[in-house]
Amino acid sequence: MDIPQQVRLVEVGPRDGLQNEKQPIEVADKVRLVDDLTEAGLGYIEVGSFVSPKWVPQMAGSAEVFAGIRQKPGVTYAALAPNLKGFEAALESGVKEVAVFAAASEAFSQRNINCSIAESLERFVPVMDAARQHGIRVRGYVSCVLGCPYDGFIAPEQVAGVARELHAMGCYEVSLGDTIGTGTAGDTRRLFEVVGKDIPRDKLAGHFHDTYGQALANIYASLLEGIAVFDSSVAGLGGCPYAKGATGNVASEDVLYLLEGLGIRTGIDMDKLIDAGQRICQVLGKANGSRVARARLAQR
Ligand SMILES: CC(C)(COP(=O)([O-])OP(=O)([O-])OC[C@H]1O[C@@H](n2cnc3c(N)ncnc32)[C@H](O)[C@@H]1OP(=O)([O-])[O-])[C@@H](O)C(=O)NCCC(=O)NCCSC(=O)C[C@@](C)(O)CC(=O)[O-]
Repeated sequence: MDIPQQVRLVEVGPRDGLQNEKQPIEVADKVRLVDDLTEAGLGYIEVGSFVSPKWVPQMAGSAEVFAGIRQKPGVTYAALAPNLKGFEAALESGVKEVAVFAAASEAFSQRNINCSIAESLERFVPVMDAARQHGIRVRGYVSCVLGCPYDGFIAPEQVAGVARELHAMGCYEVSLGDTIGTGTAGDTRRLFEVVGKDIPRDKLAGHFHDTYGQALANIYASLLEGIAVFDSSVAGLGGCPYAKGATGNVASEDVLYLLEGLGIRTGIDMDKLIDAGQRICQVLGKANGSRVARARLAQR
């Protein structure tokens, strides 16, 4: 299979990247991050989450963030919504696209959203109905597709079952998440071979955490399987509150460098992306998790 020449990046830094930060982050800093990412040319930015503030306190200000950002026409600004309550809050904030999130592992589903996989899928049905009514597009996530922090090995067929349900209920795209970053390129190819039997590959996305340093290899393996949408996080921000030791998502700058090396154009400005990542790292007092950003910053 030829490598896709059109690749879309879904920037999850403001949501997946920040959700696990323990220190308070000012709404103004979150707004600035989203605006900087818009300025860098990202076409899709996951801005926040309408989840329970008791479960993920850092996302509590998502409505304020939506109210503060400058939305550029043609750019998608999305949010997570785990249930109808979250969907309604997103709608009130003017959100035009939401994402529901399930898991391929029962234990992770319980820890993350306090219900079984089957219950979570039932919970999404009214969200999908309401979304249809309001003309809101819904993306689906499946977590733990290449391993679970509690259940260990997850069979690709199990992932395929959950992904199929999300696709059948109307998710226009299903993002497969290697939440704990243990997957290898071989695992990734097998995963997409299996899931790709049920769902067209242009309806699938890859979401790789870089805990074991395999994310870029897994993205390349996904490209070889015809996958053309990848979630990434500026400066490699992130971690998952329910997956101990999980590091950030693959860094957007590093994915962009990989794609540019393959001759794939995305319209994203590398320098502006690096600036956006470096600025939020300074706010957080953290080292930049992008190898490309570190190298380029050292050369400046
Ligand atoms: C799903 C629930 C809400 C169930 O949580 P629950 O406690 O079972 O919910 P409940 O329906 O029993 O309600 C309990 C309380 O929460 C409130 N509540 C209920 N829903 C909402 C809502 N939407 N927004 C705000 N508040 C809400 C509700 O109103 C009530 O308030 P009280 O009466 O006690 O004051 C909870 O478990 C939750 O919010 N979980 C979110 C976990 C999360 O955000 N995890 C991170 C995102 S997933 C991820 O990072 C993985 C991904 C996507 O990146 C891919 C990958 O890498 O794998």
